[in-house]
Amino acid sequence: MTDEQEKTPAELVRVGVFGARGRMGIEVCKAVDAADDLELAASIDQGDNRSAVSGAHVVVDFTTPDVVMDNLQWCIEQGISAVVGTTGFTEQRLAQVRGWLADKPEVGVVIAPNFGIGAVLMMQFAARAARHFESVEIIEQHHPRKLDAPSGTATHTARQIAQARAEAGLGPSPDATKDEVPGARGADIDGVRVHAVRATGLVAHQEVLFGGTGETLTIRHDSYDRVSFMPGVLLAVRAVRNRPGLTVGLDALLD
Ligand SMILES: NC(=O)c1ccc[n+]([C@@H]2O[C@H](COP(=O)([O-])OP(=O)(O)OC[C@H]3O[C@@H](n4cnc5c(N)ncnc54)[C@H](O)[C@@H]3O)[C@@H](O)[C@H]2O)c1
Ligand SMILES: O=C(O)C1=N[C@H](C(=O)O)CCC1
Repeated sequence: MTDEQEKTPAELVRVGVFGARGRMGIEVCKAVDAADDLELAASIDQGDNRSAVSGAHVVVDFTTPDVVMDNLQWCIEQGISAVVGTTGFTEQRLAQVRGWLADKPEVGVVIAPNFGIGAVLMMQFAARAARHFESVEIIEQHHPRKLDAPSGTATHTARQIAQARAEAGLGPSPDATKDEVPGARGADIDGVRVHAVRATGLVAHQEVLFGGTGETLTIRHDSYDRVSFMPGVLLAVRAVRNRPGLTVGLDALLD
């Protein structure tokens, strides 16, 4: 018997995809199909019966903020681990997910506002820089079919920056604006201004602009193609069953 014959074939991870006919879902189905260790168990979109994924080990959800919570509750109840890229996760929603998981301690859920490895690093670098600069603003740019603004990535980045500034004892960024056309100064996320641009030709881009005396620092990330999110999605798919409970962001998986 050769070495090859002696090896027990590793179990394929069966993956279900929610939002399978969407921009991200199509890429996820292709990426799962192309991976030797994964099997596309079911692809579900609006109107399909989601019980087709009952035999899956992991569900990947790229749907919309208004349906994702119902999908996630269903997966957890079925004992299926989930990788979620859909945006719209507030602290309240995350607490709700933790509550559902408390009854199913074997189930893992990874929720990440951005699966791009470069985007994760951009957020980490921005959080690291935050304590050193008086001023900070975020400019996110996306395709015009995006439903939410600001982006999940920008909201997550702003929260991390706000936390780092608070820990460093920094107050609000200086701003003398007295007379403002509504919206001109962007959205206020935990005290950080976020500007959302939508234009044809864009995919997903973000700049974090820091200002200090006599200098600025710009940290920028660009996703030019949705394939950029796939290494992060597959990383989470492979890891999620070994991470019971809720993991927010990809940081812990990259480390
Ligand atoms: N985390 C990340 O890295 C990342 C990257 C890109 C997009 N996103 C987010 O992912 C989400 C999807 O983005 P998109 O560009 O693919 O959007 P999209 O509109 O192209 O796709 C969403 C899909 O979900 C389907 N859908 C709606 N309700 C459903 C239901 N109940 N069950 C199953 N499918 C349902 C829609 O029919 C559609 O095909 C958005 O929230 C977006 O912000 C996250
Ligand atoms: O295309 C989208 O929609 C994206 N959404 C995420 C966000 O809101 O941050 C990630 C980038 C792409």
